Amino acid sequence: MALLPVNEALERLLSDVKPLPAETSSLADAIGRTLAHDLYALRTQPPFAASAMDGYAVRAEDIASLPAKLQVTGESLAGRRFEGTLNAGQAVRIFTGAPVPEGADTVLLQEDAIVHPNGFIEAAESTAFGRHIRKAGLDFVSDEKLLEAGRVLDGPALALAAAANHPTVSVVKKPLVAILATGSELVAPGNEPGPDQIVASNTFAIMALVVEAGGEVLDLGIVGDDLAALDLAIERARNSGADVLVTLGGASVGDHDLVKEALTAAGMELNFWKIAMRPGKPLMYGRLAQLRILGLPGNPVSSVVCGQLFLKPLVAALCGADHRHDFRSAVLGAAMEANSTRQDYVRAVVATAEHHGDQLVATPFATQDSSMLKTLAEANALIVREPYAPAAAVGDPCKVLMLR
Ligand SMILES: Nc1nc2c(c(=O)[nH]1)N[C@H]1C(S)=C(S)[C@@H](COP(=O)(O)OP(=O)(O)OC[C@H]3O[C@@H](n4cnc5c(N)ncnc54)[C@H](O)[C@@H]3O)O[C@H]1N2
Ligand code: MOO
Repeated sequence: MALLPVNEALERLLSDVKPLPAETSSLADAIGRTLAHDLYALRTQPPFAASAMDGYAVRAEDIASLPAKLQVTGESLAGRRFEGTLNAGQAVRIFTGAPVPEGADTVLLQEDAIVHPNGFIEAAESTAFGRHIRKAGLDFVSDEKLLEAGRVLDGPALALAAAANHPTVSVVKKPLVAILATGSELVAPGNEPGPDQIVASNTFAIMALVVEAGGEVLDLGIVGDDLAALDLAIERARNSGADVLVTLGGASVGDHDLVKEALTAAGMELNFWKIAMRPGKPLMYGRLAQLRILGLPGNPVSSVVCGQLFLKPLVAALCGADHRHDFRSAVLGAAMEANSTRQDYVRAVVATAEHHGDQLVATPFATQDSSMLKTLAEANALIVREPYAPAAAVGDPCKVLMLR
C-alpha cells in the first residue's frame, strides 16, 4: 500500500475541524486561550481628557508670552478631579492621569514652572495648545471593536479587554486530549521495571505539546497489549468527554500491535494509517463518533515528531487558532546522504554561524534511531528532507523546523 504524503495527511486531519463551542472565562483563566467572539468596548478610554504629565493645567494663551504668573486655585489628582472651572490667569496643580479641569487646555510641565510663595507659579516656558493632554477616547471609544474572534489572548489583549471593562471573555472551549500509553513492556516513571520492561516516557512529551497548543490533558495511564484492557480504556476515553484520544504505541504491524484492531472493533472510522514520513510511518487517524483519534507510533522520537507535526495543529484548530510551524532556511553543517521514499525529519542543532551574519547552520546528529530521546532533547530543530532528496554537502541549503 502506498504511504500517504505528509501534507496530504495533514490536510485530511484538519479538513473538517471546527473550533469547539464558546464558554465564559475570567480574564486570569483566559491567558493563551482563543477569543470566541469579537470583543467591543464597554466604555471610552480615557473617559475624560487626562493629563499625561505632572504639572499645572493652564490656558496656553496665558503663558504664550513670558514672564507669565498664574494663581494656583486647586488640585486635580488621578481619582479625584478639581471640580471648579479654570479662569484666565489661573492654574490648577495636576498629576498624571488626572482629569483636566474645565477651562484648561494645556498642561505646563512641573519642570517648566517656578513656584512662588502665596500660591503663584511662573511659567518658565510657553507650551503649545493641547500639549500633555490625552483627549477623551484617545485609546478607544465605547462600542468600538477591540479584538477579533480568533485572537489568542496574550497579555496586551487581556489588558485591553480589562481596560474596556470586561471581567470575563468568551473563549473557545479547551480541547480535552486523552492520552493512552499502550504496551505490556511499560511501567510509569518511579516504578521498578521488570527485567524486560522499560519506563514509559512518551506521555509526558505529548502532554507538553497538548498544553503548548492550548489543550487540556486527561492521562489514561498505561494498558498492556491486551484487547480486553484496550477495549476498556477506549470506553473510558469515550465516556470522558475528550475531544481527541491519542494512543501511544501498538500502531505498527506486529502481532501485539492491537490498537487499530481494538479501535476498529469499537467502531472507529479509519481515515488514514501509515504515512510517508520518518520517523512516524505508522501514524493513524480516525474518528469514533465525535472523538478524533490519533494513533502515534510507540518509538519515542516518532511519537514526538508526529505529535509536533499533527497533534499540535489539530489541538490549535480545535481551539480556533492557526498553528504555524516555524520553518526556516538554513545551510547544512554536515553532509547528508540521499533520502529514500519517506519525508525525513532529522534531529539537529541549529545555530547562527559565526562570521556569516544571520545565516543559520543546521548540524544533524550522526545517529538518528527513533528510540533516542537524548538527542531529541538536545536538538532544537528538525531538518526536513523531501522524499528522494539527493545527497547534500556541507553548506548546501536546507529547510528546518524549529522545535524551540
Ligand atoms: N515489520 C515492521 N515492523 C515495524 C514497522 C514496519 O513497518 N514493519 N514499522 C516500524 C516503525 S517505523 C515504528 S515507528 C514502530 C512503531 O511501532 P508501534 O507504534 O507499534 O510501537 P510499539 O511497538 O508499541 O513500540 C515501539 C517502541 O517504542 C517503545 N514505546 C512504546 N510506547 C512507549 C512509551 N509510551 N514510552 C516509551 N517508549 C515506548 C516500545 O517499547 C518499543 O521499543 O514499529 C516499527 N516496526
Ligand atoms: O517511522 Mo518509525 O517512526 O521509523 O521509527
